[in-house]
Amino acid sequence: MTNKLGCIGGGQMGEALIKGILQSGLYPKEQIVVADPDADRRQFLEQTYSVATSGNSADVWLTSDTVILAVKPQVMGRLLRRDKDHVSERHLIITIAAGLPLSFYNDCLNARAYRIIRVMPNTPALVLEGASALSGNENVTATDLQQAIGIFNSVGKAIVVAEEYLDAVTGLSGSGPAYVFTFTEAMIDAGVKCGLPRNVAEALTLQTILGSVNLLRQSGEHPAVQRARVTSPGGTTIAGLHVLERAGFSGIIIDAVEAATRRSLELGGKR
Ligand SMILES: NC(=O)C1=CN([C@@H]2O[C@H](COP(=O)(O)OP(=O)(O)OC[C@H]3O[C@@H](n4cnc5c(N)ncnc54)[C@H](O)[C@@H]3O)[C@@H](O)[C@H]2O)C=CC1
Ligand SMILES: O=C(O)[C@@H]1CCC=N1
Repeated sequence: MTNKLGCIGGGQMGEALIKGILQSGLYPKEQIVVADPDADRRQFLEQTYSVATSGNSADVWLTSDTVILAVKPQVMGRLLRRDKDHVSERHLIITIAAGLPLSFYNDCLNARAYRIIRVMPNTPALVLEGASALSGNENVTATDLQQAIGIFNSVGKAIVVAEEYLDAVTGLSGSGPAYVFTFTEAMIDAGVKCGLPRNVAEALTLQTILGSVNLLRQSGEHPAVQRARVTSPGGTTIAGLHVLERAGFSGIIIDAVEAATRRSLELGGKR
C-alpha cells in the first residue's frame, strides 16, 4: 500500500498539475513520481520540481495507488495495452485525455472492475486557477471521487458532471485558455496599433481582463448587464461593439467552442 501520486506523461498538462499540486501542498515532492520516455523532459522535471521520474511507466503503476494518465489520446491505447499487467484493482486511475470515453479504458485493460475517473482540467492549474470537470465510472466510490475532487480543487475549481458533458467541457474550458490568450494578444496589439507603448498596452489589457472577470464574479450579474454599464449612449464602446458584432464575434466564439467539442468527440471515435 502506498499513498504516492503517479503521473504518466510529464508534458504541458502533466507539469501544470504537478506544479499546482506541489504549490498547494496536497502532496509533498517525495510522494510524486512521473513517467515520461523523453529524457530531457525527465531531467527538467527532476531539476525544477525535485520529483522522482522514470522512463518506464511500469514504475508508476508499481509505486502509486493513484495514477494520473496525462499522455495524448492518440498514444493512450498503446500505453494501456502495454501496461495492463501492471494495473490492478488497487489503482485509482485518473485520466485527463481529451475525448476518450471511460469505456475506452476498461476495453484496453480487458477489465470491468477498475476505478477510473475522467477529468478535463486546464493549464491555469499552473497558478492554482484551473477549471476542471470530472466524471467517474460505475466502480468509483464516493471516497475516490472525493480524492479526485481534492486533487483538482487543489489546483483550482473542480466540479462533477455527467460523462456526456465532458466533450463540451473540453471545447469550452479545456481549450478555453487558448481562446483567452488569443483575445489577449489581439487586445495588446490593438493598443499598440492605436499608439500605446507595448508595455502599457500589456499592463492595461491584463488588468482589464482580470478586473472584468472579478466584477462579474463579485456582482453575480449577467455579462449583458455589465456590458450595458460600459456602453454610454453615442459613446466609444458602442462604436467598438458595433464592429465586433458586425464581424460575428459572438458567433465565431460559439463556432470555435463547437469545433473543439466536435474534435473531442472525434478523438473518442464518436464522430
Ligand atoms: N495541454 C492542455 O491544455 C490540456 C491537455 N489535456 C490532455 O492532457 C494530455 C497531455 O496533453 P499535453 O500535456 O498537452 O501533451 P504533451 O505532448 O505536452 O505531453 C505528453 C507527454 O507524454 C509523454 N509520453 C508519450 N508517450 C508516453 C508513454 N508511453 N509513457 C509516458 N509518457 C509518455 C510525452 O513525452 C510528453 O511529454 C492529453 O491527453 C490532452 O488531451 C487536457 C486538458 C488540457
Ligand atoms: O488541444 C487539446 O487537445 C488539449 C485538450 C484540451 C486542451 N488541450
